Amino acid sequence: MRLSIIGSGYVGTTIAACFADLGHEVVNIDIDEDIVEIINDGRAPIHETGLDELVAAHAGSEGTGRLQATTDYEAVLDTDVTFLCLPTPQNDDGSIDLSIMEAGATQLGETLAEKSDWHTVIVKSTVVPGSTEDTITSILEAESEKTVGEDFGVGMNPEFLREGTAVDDFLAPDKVVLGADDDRALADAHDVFDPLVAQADAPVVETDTRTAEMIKYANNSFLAAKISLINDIGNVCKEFDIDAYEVADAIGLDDRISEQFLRSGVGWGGSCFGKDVAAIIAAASEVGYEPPLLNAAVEVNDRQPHRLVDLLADHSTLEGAQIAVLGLAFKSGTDDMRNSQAIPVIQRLQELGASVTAYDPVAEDNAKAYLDDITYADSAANALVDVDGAVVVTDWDEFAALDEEFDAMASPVVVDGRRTIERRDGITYEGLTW
Ligand SMILES: NC(=O)c1ccc[n+]([C@@H]2O[C@H](COP(=O)([O-])OP(=O)(O)OC[C@H]3O[C@@H](n4cnc5c(N)ncnc54)[C@H](O)[C@@H]3O)[C@@H](O)[C@H]2O)c1
Ligand SMILES: O=c1ccn([C@@H]2O[C@H](COP(=O)(O)OP(=O)(O)O[C@H]3O[C@H](CO)[C@@H](O)[C@H](O)[C@H]3O)[C@@H](O)[C@H]2O)c(=O)[nH]1
Repeated sequence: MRLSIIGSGYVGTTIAACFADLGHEVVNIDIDEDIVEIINDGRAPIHETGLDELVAAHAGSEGTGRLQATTDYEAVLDTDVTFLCLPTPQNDDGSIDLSIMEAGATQLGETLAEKSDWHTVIVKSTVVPGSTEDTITSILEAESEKTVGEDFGVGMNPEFLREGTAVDDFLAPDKVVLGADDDRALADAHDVFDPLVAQADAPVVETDTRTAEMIKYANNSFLAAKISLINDIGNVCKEFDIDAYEVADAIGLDDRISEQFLRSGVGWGGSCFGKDVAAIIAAASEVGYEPPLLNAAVEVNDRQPHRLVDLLADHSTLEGAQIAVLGLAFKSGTDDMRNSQAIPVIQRLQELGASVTAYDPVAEDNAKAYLDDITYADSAANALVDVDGAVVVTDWDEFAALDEEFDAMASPVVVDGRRTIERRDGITYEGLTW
């Protein structure tokens, strides 16, 4: 099929390259000329394992030609299906900010006015229930002067990929959710996903657009709440001097609980969990329901960075101290700093009078936009030299190999927020939940 994909960030570029690899003709549309140029040069505009190779295989002079990029929405006219992969950030009150989706839908609708045959639009972005029907479809109808269900179809297909493993996650999904309110849109969605579903042997969930939207929020809320629950339990374990990881290993053997997402510590960050949980809380409260468990999941998560710093303060005077922060990215395998727990950890350390030396293997450049007045080290070993304490915020493998590097610390106190460091003689070691 011929696909146009509007928005070429983490999701848009990943799915474009993967769909091209599955045999579709794909064009990425983005307002950012640099991104367009990079893709047309056969490179990936973001850091994702395996993505450079896939883009090179299908775009640029050496590629199959099945993947192209442009800033021109007119490219939609030569395609059958359009995916909207635009950002859905949060407003100050936590509610979803649909303005970028509205701008994209307006441009798309204006373009569709020129299309003479049927077209299907699929919302891939995470949007609160009702947005596809009430906001996106209304704009498309108004701008194109066409009628949904007669001239064009609309579907909703939430995405569950994780950053760092985006390509593998997209190509081997646990499920494919196809939401649509009319049969032709659903049939088009099936035609797009058939090669993936056949290759991955993935279950397909067919539903309406509002339910598809809610499935995405339920998925992320459940995972975020699961981490907060194990963090809450982990904090209890710490008070009882019990190892929360031993407890998690045991409860994870129960299939109803599962071993995944039971790593307790400094909490969740990233571009999705925070904004999505906030958006569904705000959407629920707008219709008269305050979800207590979701609010608690956020509260537990907000407390973990302070607990980490408090634990360090139990061993070291922070006023005037130099503290090493190992890891800045919101998780290992990415340079993404959005909502990283490193930000509140560092801000709290600074509030308490400490100076910070930070090290991250890939996130330093991005960190500079979020953090002020910190010194960056070029290795974990150098970050540890002469410091009065260290905290681990990101679970990078290379931190697990640290050993005699701790001997260079002025005062060898290490507080681990990710269960990454090996306990060893000669250091005072505290795990956040063990
Ligand atoms: N990042 C993830 O891991 C992930 C996973 C699942 C779902 N999602 C959801 O997918 C959506 C997109 O997220 P993302 O992380 O890919 O965003 P992103 O910020 O990485 O990329 C968005 C792209 O859209 C472009 N853009 C902005 N306005 C535009 C316009 N009017 N026309 C064309 N292009 C425009 C930007 O230049 C950017 O390249 C969000 O709703 C997000 O919640 C993200
Ligand atoms: O046991 C765990 C697992 C994760 N985390 C933290 O949780 C955050 C999110 O991790 P992860 O889910 O791996 O990364 P994301 O790329 O943010 O992916 C989530 O958000 C995406 C965007 O919506 C969804 O598509 C994915 O399904 C969902 O896992 C990170 O800070 C992790 O360190 C923990 O603290 N403990």
